[in-house]
Amino acid sequence: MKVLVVGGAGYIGSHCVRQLQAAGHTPVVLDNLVKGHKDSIPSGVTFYETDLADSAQVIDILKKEEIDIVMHFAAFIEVGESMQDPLKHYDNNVAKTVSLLKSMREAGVNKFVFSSSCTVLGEEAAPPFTEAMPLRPISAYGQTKADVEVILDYCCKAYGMSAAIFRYFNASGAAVGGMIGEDHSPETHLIPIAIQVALGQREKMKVFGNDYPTPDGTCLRDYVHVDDLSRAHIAAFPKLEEEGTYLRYNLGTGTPASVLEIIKTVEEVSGCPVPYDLAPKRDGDVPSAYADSIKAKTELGWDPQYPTIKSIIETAWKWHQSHPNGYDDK
Ligand SMILES: O=c1ccn([C@@H]2O[C@H](COP(=O)(O)OP(=O)(O)O[C@H]3O[C@H](CO)[C@@H](O)[C@H](O)[C@H]3O)[C@@H](O)[C@H]2O)c(=O)[nH]1
Repeated sequence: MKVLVVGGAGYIGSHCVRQLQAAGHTPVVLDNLVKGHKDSIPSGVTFYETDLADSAQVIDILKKEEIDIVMHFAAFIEVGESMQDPLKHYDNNVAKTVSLLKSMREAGVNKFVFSSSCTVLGEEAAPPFTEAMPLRPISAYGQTKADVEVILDYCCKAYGMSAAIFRYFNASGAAVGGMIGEDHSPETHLIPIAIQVALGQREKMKVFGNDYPTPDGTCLRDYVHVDDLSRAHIAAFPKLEEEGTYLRYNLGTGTPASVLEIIKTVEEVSGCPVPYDLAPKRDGDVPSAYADSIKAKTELGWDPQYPTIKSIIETAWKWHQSHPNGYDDK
């Protein structure tokens, strides 16, 4: 299949590009490089530095490259930012996605794979989260993902489009070769921050809250390897052959880890101390979020290759150790 990877120079998109190649598909990358890194694109892969809302260019690329499937990873993901500047998130995550879908219709491409998030579910949802739970996001970011899920449902019914939606839990880790990895600016994610402390780039880190109703009082999350996420997306391709297909899958290991467990595992893997201070709870954090991924396992034959948090952190450590300044270390 010829696959247009929108946001293919970002963290998850760039891993998916390599998994597509490994599975014998031909990825074409479209990225405006606002968040993505050009150096994450493998040599030999066709790359368009284009904004997904530039309809004339996108239609031209879809036609010229004879694209079969569009995978859409380009989104703003910071929950806090979405609450301070919701229109920025609605514009990038919803309006630009609508523009991309319109371009696809114009070019006659009707298969779509979309990155969603477990944040489309509400605070009242009790883990493990299933696909059947109602959409009740509590942030503008989560609402943008929920909105696109609903828009796609209508598009599949109205236009015979077929769509597979994947709700990620905590994407983490790095490709096994150590050439690409997680590099956000500014960094807010737990595993990269703990690794930066282990590397001595930060003196200490903060643990946001230790009186949650969890075994050690810190938040529980479901960390899932980025290559495992990518493989699930590709496993859905055959299902998109049927017009009007609309699928939603949770992707997580189903085994949660606490903030303190993550810090301990980073210490174990790196052999370096990770000192921390306790800090107040972070706005918008739910105590516990982990997946029921039975649907992806049974329907797609999804079989995560990194079932433990240690195996995931080992790959992240390798990337950060060899690229302490991310893609700035070429
Ligand atoms: O310095 C830090 C950073 C994080 N945490 C905690 O670690 C856990 C995980 O935090 P983080 O890595 O930021 O992930 P989430 O907040 O669970 O966010 C995930 O889910 C969000 C909504 O989908 C996405 O925006 C993020 O990219 C994705 O990682 C949370 O309990 C945080 O409070 C700390 O205690 N200290």
